[in-house]
Amino acid sequence: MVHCFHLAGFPKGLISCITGKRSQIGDFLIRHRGVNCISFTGGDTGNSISMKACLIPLQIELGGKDACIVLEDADLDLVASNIIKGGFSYCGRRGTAVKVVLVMESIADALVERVKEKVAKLTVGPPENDCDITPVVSESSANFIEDLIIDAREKGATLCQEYRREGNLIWPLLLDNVRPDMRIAWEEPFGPVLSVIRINSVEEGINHCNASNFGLQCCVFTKDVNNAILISDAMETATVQINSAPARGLDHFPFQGIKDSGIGSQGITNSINMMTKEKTTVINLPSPSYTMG
Ligand SMILES: NC(=O)C1=CN([C@@H]2O[C@H](COP(=O)(O)OP(=O)(O)OC[C@H]3O[C@@H](n4cnc5c(N)ncnc54)[C@H](OP(=O)(O)O)[C@@H]3O)[C@@H](O)[C@H]2O)C=CC1
Ligand SMILES: O=C(O)[C@H](O)COP(=O)(O)O
Repeated sequence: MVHCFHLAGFPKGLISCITGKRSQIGDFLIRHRGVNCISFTGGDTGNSISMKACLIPLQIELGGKDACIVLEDADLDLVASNIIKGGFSYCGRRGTAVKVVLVMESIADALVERVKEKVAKLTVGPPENDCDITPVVSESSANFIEDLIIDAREKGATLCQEYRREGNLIWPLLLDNVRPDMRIAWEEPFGPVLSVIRINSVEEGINHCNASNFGLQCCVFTKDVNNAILISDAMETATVQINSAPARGLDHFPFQGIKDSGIGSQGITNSINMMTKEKTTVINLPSPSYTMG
């Protein structure tokens, strides 16, 4: 990454990349007096960083439980493609991944069938084989995902595929008939597991999203753009995508989370502003040169 900056003409020594554990360098750096600004991406570790950083300007992008609200007039082929892209690309390990689908009951069967057909085509295996679904990052992450699946299964969720795991490799799984009493309705698996909650009104979908402690992004699928804007206004997420999966987007777009999803905003302008401190010089002339009053 640093090499790319050098190729782009940045002087050597201006940008450094240091890797290491939180206990070795992370906590040292965020408390160091020479640090003027912190930008962090991660999960709920952001809370402790925020407390340790004290008065250092902070921009953090944290977890999300991005919802996909599907209304009766939606184009179901478009929705199914976006659910696959949004829920399973990078193995579901994106802050902005679709993590719960809230679909109107009357079209839920048709949508679930379309998504199941696409899930069956995802390739599973090692990254060297360029598979769609690859092992999650650690055993603890795989165990966490498995716990969410077991909890949902015990409470009555429908597993649309057979649950399969080998080491840290978890096969893609769609969980239908998820209900609010299941952990997976609220927690982010950060893996290839996607929940479907069937709803009977738009309000039910909006209320579920707004009850989440996260507020990163969500998406709404409908052909009625007026309705989409009304729903967008009601959503307590920092970004709402209409008829497309959540995504960071182009870099001149603002990118941010509210509630437990972050502080501040990224994007070219916002990042430059955040990393810039204003300085004021006031010249006091021997005689006042302005009109009083
Ligand atoms: N909003 C967004 O744009 C995005 C959000 N995410 C979110 O990130 C989470 C998953 O990512 P993951 O990396 O596993 O997140 P974690 O919060 O689990 O990991 C955080 C990482 O940050 C390190 N860390 C913790 N404290 C410090 C510190 N003081 N200084 C420097 N590094 C520190 C940790 O190091 P150590 O291992 O040594 O403890 C660890 O490697 C999910 O919740 C996901 O939604 C992911 C991508 C984008
Ligand atoms: O991992 C993430 O969520 C990224 O920060 C957002 O980027 P993406 O939506 O372009 O993947």
